[in-house]
Amino acid sequence: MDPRCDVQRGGSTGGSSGDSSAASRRRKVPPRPADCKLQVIIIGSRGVGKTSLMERFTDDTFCEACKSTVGVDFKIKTVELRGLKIRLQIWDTAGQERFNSITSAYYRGAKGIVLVYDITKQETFDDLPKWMKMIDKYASEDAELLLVGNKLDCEADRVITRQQAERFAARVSGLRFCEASAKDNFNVDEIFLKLVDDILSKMPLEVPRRELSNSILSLQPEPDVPPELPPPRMRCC
Ligand SMILES: Nc1nc2c(ncn2[C@@H]2O[C@H](COP(=O)(O)OP(=O)(O)OP(=O)(O)O)[C@@H](O)[C@H]2O)c(=O)[nH]1
Repeated sequence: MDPRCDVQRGGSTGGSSGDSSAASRRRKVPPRPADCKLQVIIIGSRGVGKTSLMERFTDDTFCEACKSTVGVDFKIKTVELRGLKIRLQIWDTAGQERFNSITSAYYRGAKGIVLVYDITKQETFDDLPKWMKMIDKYASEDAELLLVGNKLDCEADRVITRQQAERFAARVSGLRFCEASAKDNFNVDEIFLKLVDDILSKMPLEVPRRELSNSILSLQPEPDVPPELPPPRMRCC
């Protein structure tokens, strides 16, 4: 069994009474509310690894035999960038065409779109113009776009060269490109954080513009707090 399928969670409850009272004191500190909420959507053909990328980013897990997504699913992760605490909602869509009428409804609210293909499957790359049409039709014009060639760990089975994908991306205004591996956890945080950073850079925020590498303060799992948070302090979403 792949040990990476195990979810590692801290917080053992087996400590002494002194430890548990210290833990309960720690729990009473309310988490700082999010400044901003952002939605990002992941699209692409069936089996390219959309769910795997989302789960690697949000839970640091990888499943060798995931079930195909039905309709849409989502996960939330709080990240800190540019001095802001951002509640990132990631929508994972089904790649099967029969769900397009459901998934297309989620494009409009997305500030960022991750379009994924599988570097080992020609048809998933050939499908990209079809996904671009979906973006043109349903997404907001100012949504940030990122093309991701996933399964980089399968280099021996690669059929789409990096240059081919770069050429495709160069033809679409504003489409950035990178390769990643959900399995090996390569470039996964970078995908989402770069996208969020690009989104923030376009927003009229009164925060200093800093380089991405200097502005990642921390990555945190979503805290166990009720979803209703005080209104954001910044007018960013
Ligand atoms: N080798 C390798 N396999 C991967 C990677 N990412 C995903 N997979 C595998 O590819 C298969 C499909 O992954 P999913 O994440 O379910 O793909 P999806 O795009 O969400 O699929 P749909 O929900 O059907 O659209 C699974 O067997 C994953 O284990 C990767 O980076 N490398």
